[in-house]
Amino acid sequence: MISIQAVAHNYPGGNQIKFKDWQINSGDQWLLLGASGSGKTTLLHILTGILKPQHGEVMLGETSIYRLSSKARDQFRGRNIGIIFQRPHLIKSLTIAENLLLAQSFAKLPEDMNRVKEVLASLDIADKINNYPSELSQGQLQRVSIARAVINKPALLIADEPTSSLDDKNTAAVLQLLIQQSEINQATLIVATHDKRVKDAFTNTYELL
Ligand SMILES: Nc1ncnc2c1ncn2[C@@H]1O[C@H](COP(=O)(O)OP(=O)(O)OP(=O)(O)O)[C@@H](O)[C@H]1O
Repeated sequence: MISIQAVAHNYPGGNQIKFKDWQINSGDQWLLLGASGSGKTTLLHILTGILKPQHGEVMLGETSIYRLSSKARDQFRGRNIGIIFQRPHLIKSLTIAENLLLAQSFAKLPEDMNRVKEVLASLDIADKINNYPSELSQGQLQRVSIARAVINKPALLIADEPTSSLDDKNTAAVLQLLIQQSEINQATLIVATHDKRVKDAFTNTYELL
């Protein structure tokens, strides 16, 4: 279970952003919906241990993440949270396999080539294992970023605006992939977006006003 309680944040010189309490059961799939500027990125940073809010408590399972030291929190994130950013952010000089192995070693987990192969196969890009990022299409790169997010079997999978630059057909395909990957890896899924087209794919919605 993941929860935020009485969380509020102030950027220097800005107004306070208050977040209503949220409880997420393991394995749930949630949409985090809000207009531009409503605080989605801020809340994702709070949930992933990147931004300590001035007020409130954030629990991931049994762990109150802001009670950890920042070093322990970085390691906790690497092992427990997979993040899919709007752009893939892969290392260009490394192959797809090497990028994924690096995500394992960042989390201080042993490198496991079988797991790399398994994840790439589940995303239907097994044949790209020894290619460099520049040799892949945008859709394939997005699959690699999903692969990197799930490689360490995180308890929580978060996608930040994964569909905003996609047409309707690709939007549906990416959502289906995220939902499928959260199920295969038994991860809780949060998809943050302002894209109302995706609303029907989710039964749970947390809306920022
Ligand atoms: N580093 C910062 N310093 C000061 N104010 C900030 C900072 N980051 C965000 N804000 C402000 O906090 C509010 C919420 O921003 P946030 O980026 O969380 O919104 P968002 O919902 O993710 O928006 P978008 O969909 O446009 O990315 C906005 O009013 C923004 O101007």
